[in-house]
Amino acid sequence: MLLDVRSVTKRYPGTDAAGPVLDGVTLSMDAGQTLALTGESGSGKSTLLHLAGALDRFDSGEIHLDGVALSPLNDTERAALRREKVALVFQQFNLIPSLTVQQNMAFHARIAGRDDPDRLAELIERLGLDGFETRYPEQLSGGQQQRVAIGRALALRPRLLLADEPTGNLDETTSATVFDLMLDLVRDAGAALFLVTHSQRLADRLDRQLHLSNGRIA
Ligand SMILES: Nc1ncnc2c1ncn2[C@@H]1O[C@H](COP(=O)(O)OP(=O)(O)OP(=O)(O)O)[C@@H](O)[C@H]1O
Repeated sequence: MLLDVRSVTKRYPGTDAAGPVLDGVTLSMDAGQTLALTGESGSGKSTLLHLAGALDRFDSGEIHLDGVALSPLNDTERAALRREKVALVFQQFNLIPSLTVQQNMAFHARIAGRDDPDRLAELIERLGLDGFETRYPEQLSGGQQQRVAIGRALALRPRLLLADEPTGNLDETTSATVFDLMLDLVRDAGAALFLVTHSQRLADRLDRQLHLSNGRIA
C-alpha cells in the first residue's frame, strides 16, 4: 500500500469552536492508483492532501506513506521523505519567475538529487514545450505554465503525485488538454495520483472517487 490514512483528525489552532477540520478520516491508496477527492468548499480536501504529502501535522490517527509512519517524524525527516516520494501540483503554477522553462522543470529534481536530462527532454516533448525551453514563465500562457509545473513534478519521479485543482485556473478547453497530458504521464510513469477537484467530469476519469463532507469520508 502506498498511502494509508487511519482515523486521522486535524484541527487548526484557534478554530476549536468550529470542530475538527478532519474528523476520523480513513482511506488507502495502492501504488499506481488514481484517486479523486471531491467535496464542498471547506470540507477539508486540501487539508487532507497536505497531510498525505507530509506537508503538515495531524492531531490523532496515523498516516503511512510507502510504509513509513509520519507522526513520529520531525520536520527535517518529513521534508526528506516528501522529497523522496511525493510531488505536488497546485492551482497556482508556482513557477520561479527568474528561471527558464527548462530550469524550472529541472529545479526540484536537482534538489532531490534526481537530475536526469533524458527524462527532462522526454517530458518537454510530451508536454508540447519543445521550443519553449529558454522562455521565462511570464512569456507563457496559463496552460503552458501549468504544463511546466506538471513537468517539474514528474521530473521528480514521484511515487505519489498530489494535485490540488491542477487545472482550476485554466479555461475549459485548456483544462481538458492539460488534464489529459497529466493523466497520461502519471499512468505511463506508474505513479499514483491523488487529485482534489470540484469537477465531477475530471473525477470520473480516475480509478476511484471519494467524497469528503464536513471532515469525514461520506
Ligand atoms: N491554515 C489554516 N488555519 C486555520 N484554518 C484553516 C487553515 N487552512 C484551512 N483552514 C480551514 O479548514 C477548513 C477546510 O479547509 P480546506 O482548505 O482543507 O478545504 P477544501 O475542501 O480544500 O476547500 P476548497 O474546496 O474551498 O479549497 C476550512 O474551514 C478552512 O477555513
